Amino acid sequence: MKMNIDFSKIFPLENAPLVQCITNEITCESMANALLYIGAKPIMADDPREFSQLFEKTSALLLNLGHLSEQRQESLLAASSYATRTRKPTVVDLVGYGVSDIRNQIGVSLVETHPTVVKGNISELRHFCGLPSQGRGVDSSMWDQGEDNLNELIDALQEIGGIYPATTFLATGQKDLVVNQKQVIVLNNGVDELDRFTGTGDIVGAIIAALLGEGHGSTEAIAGAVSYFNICGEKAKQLSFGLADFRQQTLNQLSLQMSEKWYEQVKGWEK
Ligand SMILES: Nc1ncnc2c1ncn2[C@@H]1O[C@H](COP(=O)(O)OP(=O)(O)O)[C@@H](O)[C@H]1O
Ligand SMILES: Cc1ncsc1CCOP(=O)(O)O
Ligand SMILES: [Mg+2]
Repeated sequence: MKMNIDFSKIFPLENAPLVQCITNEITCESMANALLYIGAKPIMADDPREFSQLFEKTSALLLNLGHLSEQRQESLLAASSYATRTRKPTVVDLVGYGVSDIRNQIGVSLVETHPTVVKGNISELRHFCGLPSQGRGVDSSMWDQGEDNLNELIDALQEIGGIYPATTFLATGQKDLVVNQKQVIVLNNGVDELDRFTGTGDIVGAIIAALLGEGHGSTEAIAGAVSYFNICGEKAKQLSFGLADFRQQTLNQLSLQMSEKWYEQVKGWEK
């Protein structure tokens, strides 16, 4: 079935949404700049002492599990409870879920606050759903992405959707799964090279938060962010030579594609 989403309305951002990111040091700068490239505003702030004032100013919150420490755990959990109290649109990125018990415990604590969006790559979300997963660290495995495995994950996410009715789940990979209690959407843009530089999933999480902060619904924000980012990658592949060049070009396209008819290239369907 055709997706009931008007992708031509995703961009431009009219309100320069301010996105607070509590995230990892590895991709932090890429995320901040990616937000600026699409017309949003980033603030990477994780000191709970400023949350009461900061939350009055922000449009959305991104919580990224990537690089853990006791202090980061405190920041993530404090921000998560502020977001609940202030009903702040929130994206939780389960980076590396499955790697360790402590990471899993923190991830579950964040999901249990019923955030707007919970994302991860297919291997991370298979771990989260208790399914066998071949993920390596923070990277997905193609072994987890066959048709049967995708359908198995969709079923598991729909079941979990019953426990978290306010949350929409995104599992990214060669195909991307968007699942909540009411809908299952499969997205199919992008190129393999998007799995070959660090931060692609993190950047998608930041863009989703920006689109939520702009006022888009969760399904529109997710499908819009994933499709837009992946179409930037498709264009970058045509213009680049080598992975470092491809990374640069993908980021570059974030500011360019929105003035093109990118939305005519969106591939996906509602199951
Ligand atoms: N093989 C692929 N083909 C097309 N798009 C891909 C592929 N792998 C990843 N992507 C895209 O790259 C982005 C990051 O996905 P992924 O690599 O699964 O996340 P992470 O970086 O968190 O592991 C998503 O938008 C996803 O659709
Ligand atoms: C390499 C690495 N290690 C901890 S976080 C991180 C970046 C993960 O980024 P992404 O989830 O977008 O691949
Ligand atoms: Mg990731």
